[in-house]
Amino acid sequence: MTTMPSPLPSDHPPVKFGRVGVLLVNLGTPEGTDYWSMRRYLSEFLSDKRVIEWSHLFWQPILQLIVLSKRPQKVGKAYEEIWNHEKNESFLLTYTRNQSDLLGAALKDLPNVTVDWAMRYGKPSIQSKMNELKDAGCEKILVFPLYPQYSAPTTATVNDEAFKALLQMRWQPALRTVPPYHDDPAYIEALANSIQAKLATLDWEPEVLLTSFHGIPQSYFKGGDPYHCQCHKTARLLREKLGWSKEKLQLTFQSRFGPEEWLQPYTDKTVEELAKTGVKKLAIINPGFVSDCLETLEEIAGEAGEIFLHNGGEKFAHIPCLNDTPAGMRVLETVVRRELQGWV
Ligand SMILES: C=CC1=C(C)c2cc3[nH]c(cc4nc(cc5[nH]c(cc1n2)c(C)c5CCC(=O)O)C(CCC(=O)O)=C4C)c(C)c3C=C
Ligand SMILES: [Fe+2]
Ligand SMILES: [Fe+2]
Repeated sequence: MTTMPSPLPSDHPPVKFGRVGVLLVNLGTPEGTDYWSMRRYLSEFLSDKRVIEWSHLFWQPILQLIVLSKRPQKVGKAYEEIWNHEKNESFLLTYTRNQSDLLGAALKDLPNVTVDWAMRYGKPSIQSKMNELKDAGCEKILVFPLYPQYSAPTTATVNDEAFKALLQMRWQPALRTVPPYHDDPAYIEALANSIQAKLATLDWEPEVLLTSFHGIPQSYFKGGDPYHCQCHKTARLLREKLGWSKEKLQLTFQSRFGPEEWLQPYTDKTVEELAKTGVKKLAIINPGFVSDCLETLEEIAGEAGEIFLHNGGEKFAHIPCLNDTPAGMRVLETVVRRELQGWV
């Protein structure tokens, strides 16, 4: 960082300036798989009005008294199965930290840039990292919500929180947010290559590949959230890149929560139907997740695979997320270099 040329007047507060921060932000993580860690995490997550849009007056009693009495145990057990026991943390945290370290190393030619990471729910918080970057002399901060497709419950809530952090600051940094990159050629190419690489390790070819995206309630889509369209565009571009038919590469939505209707077709129902109608070989990829997490490892690699095999399917493969692989890092680096233009 640069410091003010000395001598500063003796009564002048110390000043650090001249740096640019890049803050990668993913969804969040519980600190452990026990009841109270899970409860704290789910309570923060599900109290976010960008996630559950019902009025607090109606929702909080249901959340605190009903949902959070049982769900923490159930979800804690699921987390336990996919926990990174070596580091005693979730894989989402492991991958996000690695992505930050690797991106920092990849941007070594930009010595004024500092890369760091935060979580929207749990720790480290966006506010704490925004303060750290500012204290380290970052006058400009690029916030990167780690979601290729924009949605209000993910991208917007990260951006809200980053701008909220500025409320506390006398000398605010300039803030930029990374736009969705659902149709970026580098992203589509990395996905296509990851599919081809995984298929090359199998001694069978899938009849169908599902691109399974996290769902959102239909009402959010009808209210103007562009997420549905961006998922469809990613799937179309991937299909075109691979030269596959609409029957071979299909799009579904997973991880329904609550009583509302969510975006369709649902992944679990589609997997069951495919197996029952005679599809024997199935693969699933999760293009909307930058890193593997509960929703990909447990719900898809675990549960969806079981549904397929129990209903007559014979071969199942889950294609991992891009995570901290060189191909995944190339995507993040491409997006960050583009969005830093004019600042470095
Ligand atoms: C109404 C509730 C939810 C909406 C809307 C929602 C949107 C949404 N979520 C992701 C990405 C992730 N979600 C994850 C877990 C998760 N999601 C919800 C609810 C909603 N998500 C819950 C309750 C949970 C926790 C698990 C559970 O209780 O079932 C995760 C995994 C986090 C991890 O630590 O592994 C991710 C990632 C997207 C992309 C999205 C909208 C597009
Ligand atoms: Fe979710
Ligand atoms: Fe659409």
